[in-house]
Amino acid sequence: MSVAIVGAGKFGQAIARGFVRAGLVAADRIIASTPCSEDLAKAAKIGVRTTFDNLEAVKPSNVVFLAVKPDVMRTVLYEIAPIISERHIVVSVAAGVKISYVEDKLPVDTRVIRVMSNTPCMVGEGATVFARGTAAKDSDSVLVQQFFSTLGFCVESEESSLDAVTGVSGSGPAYAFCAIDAMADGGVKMGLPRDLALKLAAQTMLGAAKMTLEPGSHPMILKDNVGSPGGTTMAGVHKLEELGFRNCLISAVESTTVKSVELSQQMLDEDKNYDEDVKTAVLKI
Ligand SMILES: NC(=O)C1=CN([C@@H]2O[C@H](COP(=O)(O)OP(=O)(O)OC[C@H]3O[C@@H](n4cnc5c(N)ncnc54)[C@H](O)[C@@H]3O)[C@@H](O)[C@H]2O)C=CC1
Ligand SMILES: O=C(O)[C@@H]1CCC=N1
Repeated sequence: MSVAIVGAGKFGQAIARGFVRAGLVAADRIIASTPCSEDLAKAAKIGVRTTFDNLEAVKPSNVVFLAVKPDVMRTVLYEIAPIISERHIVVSVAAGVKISYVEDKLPVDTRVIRVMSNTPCMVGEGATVFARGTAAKDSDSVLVQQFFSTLGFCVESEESSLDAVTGVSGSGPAYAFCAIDAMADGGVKMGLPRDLALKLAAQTMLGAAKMTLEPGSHPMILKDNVGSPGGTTMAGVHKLEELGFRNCLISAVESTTVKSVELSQQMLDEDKNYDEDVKTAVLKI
């Protein structure tokens, strides 16, 4: 198996590092491309092969991960389309880019899978949901499941769920990092050294997440178990409620989901305008 990662930025590097770390693909079987020399140097440190040329990455590969930002997706798809064949599986990890958008720009019957994952893949604790395109086979789905299962939790779903998945787990690590940082700030405000406060905040999140993932657990029962009658915890939980903590998180997931839907629509609209501009230009000739 040979893997191309087109767009070796933060997320492209995260999955490359994850695949190598998990021993799923040897580093020299991965070739990562980006026009950014800084990103290319970071990818090279993982041990993977690197190139500025997307075609050089795609040509020898059979699994092609597209990890570019949505705004360059069209350019990249048109660039690689002439060399995509039945031997390739194209896996897009871009937020807000619909499967049909990718399929439209590649040869008919290209096997496409759309993934929404997250950066904790780097440490084997990713959360990934994927949906298959119209020509993708069961074996493609099994392969993608295998790839992302080595990087954490992974499940197949319908494409319609992926905007909400982006809201919860795609962008979710950012909310968790903000929470950890804020808890550490609180600790420092109350007199703890910064490094200890940060370690305590992160370890607490990790422990709470692990307990929540135990079979049969529910976060609100676990929360009840922390609060002793008349004790400290409920004073803190009361403050969280007073300041709208839960409301805040629900709204954050909602805003991210809405943004993902908007992004998909914006891409389809831009595509339509682009097609009309091309038609007009052709008519002028
Ligand atoms: N960062 C994250 O936590 C997650 C990101 N994603 C998705 O991954 C994709 C990449 O996001 P990031 O890694 O955060 O962005 P990034 O900006 O760090 O990486 C994008 C990379 O693509 C490169 N690039 C730009 N034009 C290119 C071209 N024509 N051909 C090849 N490479 C090109 C950039 O130079 C950069 O190296 C996005 O579509 C995003 O929605 C999905 C889930 C999580
Ligand atoms: O912010 C973004 O658009 C990407 C998608 C999910 C996480 N990062």
